[in-house]
Amino acid sequence: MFIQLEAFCVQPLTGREFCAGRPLVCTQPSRWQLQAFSRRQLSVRTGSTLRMSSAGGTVAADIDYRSVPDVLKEILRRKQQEVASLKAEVAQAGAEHPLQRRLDAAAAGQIPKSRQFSSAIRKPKGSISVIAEIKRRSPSSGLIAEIPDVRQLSDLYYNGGAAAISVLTDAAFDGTLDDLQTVVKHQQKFRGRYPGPCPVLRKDFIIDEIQIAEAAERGAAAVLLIVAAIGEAGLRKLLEATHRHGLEALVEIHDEEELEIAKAAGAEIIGTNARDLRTFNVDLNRCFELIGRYPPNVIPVAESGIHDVMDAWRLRDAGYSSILVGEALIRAAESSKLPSNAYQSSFNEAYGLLRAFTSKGSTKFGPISTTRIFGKGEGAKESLGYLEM
Ligand SMILES: O=P(O)(O)OC[C@@H](O)[C@@H](O)c1c[nH]c2ccccc12
Repeated sequence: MFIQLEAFCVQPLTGREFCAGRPLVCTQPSRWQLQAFSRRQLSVRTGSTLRMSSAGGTVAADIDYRSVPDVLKEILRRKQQEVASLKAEVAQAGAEHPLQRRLDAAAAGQIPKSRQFSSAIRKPKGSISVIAEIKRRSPSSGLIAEIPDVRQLSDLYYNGGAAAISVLTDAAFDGTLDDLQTVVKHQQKFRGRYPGPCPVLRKDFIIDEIQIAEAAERGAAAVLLIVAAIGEAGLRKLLEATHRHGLEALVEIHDEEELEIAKAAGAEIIGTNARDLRTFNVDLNRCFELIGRYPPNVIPVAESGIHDVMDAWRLRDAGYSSILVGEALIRAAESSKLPSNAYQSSFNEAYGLLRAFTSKGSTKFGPISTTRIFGKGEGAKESLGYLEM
């Protein structure tokens, strides 16, 4: 049996950014994506109601939470195989392999530490920087955009005022290390300008030093270390390795316990991920709850589920120094089809969104004009795709 999923707008939506959320555009949601819809309280965010109907009747959102897969576990299993084959390849090539040379140089303490990433994203209270992400696909959203040329998007991010660029290099997100290297190289054209090239973050599931060597080899300035994936001992080890390789780490946490682990390990940049990587549910409130527990010397970053300018300003007012945004920017960039070189242009909605995120607006008065407005009428209906039962 197929169930059709629809979202009904019960209030007019005022701007495209307010309906850029995944539920309105996702096709063929799986069972656990549905769970994400209901948890994220679509109705609160957009004034829409999630309804499921089949053959005219309404079906209750009856979701079996036990069938929700642990997405992170699945990814980590694959990651272990990838790392094992990379290590075998390096071992076979011996001391001449570029990664082996890098590992040796790091072990000998020959690599100076760069502060590029932290200097770019650190902001005084009252301002916020954006780490703009290049993300083609995600396990929860499916395909977001093909992004045939990451160079154009990285130009757009630089021109829009992004402080840094995050590049997903994992296969589940259709990302590669070549993407990362291309962005690093292409950003070099901004050398000598103010600000200089955006430093690049390798966004992946790092479980071994060799992946840090790989990131450094391709020109990354920072790597993501996920506490939920590597635990306390793993974090200490990999944080040290990151510094040995001259890089910085964005340490990702999701709850109080993980924050304590990050603090104890001496993390300098800590990101609260509003998305639970085990289930992919997004709850931005996590960021507001945890900011009070950050130590004063750490750079606080809010990650995931940031869709509009009000999210950004509220996070800024709560004390975040930086926000990491992927899907909302990609969708905005892709939706601007005109003019033909829209990626270069300030007509691009992603450009407007980026500028608005970092502008000095106030949550009290709200945005006056951020990007071009695409109004949606009251009672508009969007299809969410079909679910096979
Ligand atoms: O696309 P969003 O909702 O703006 O989220 C971006 C980023 O936070 C997300 O891609 C992310 C955060 N932590 C991760 C760890 C692995 C893969 C992806 C992620």
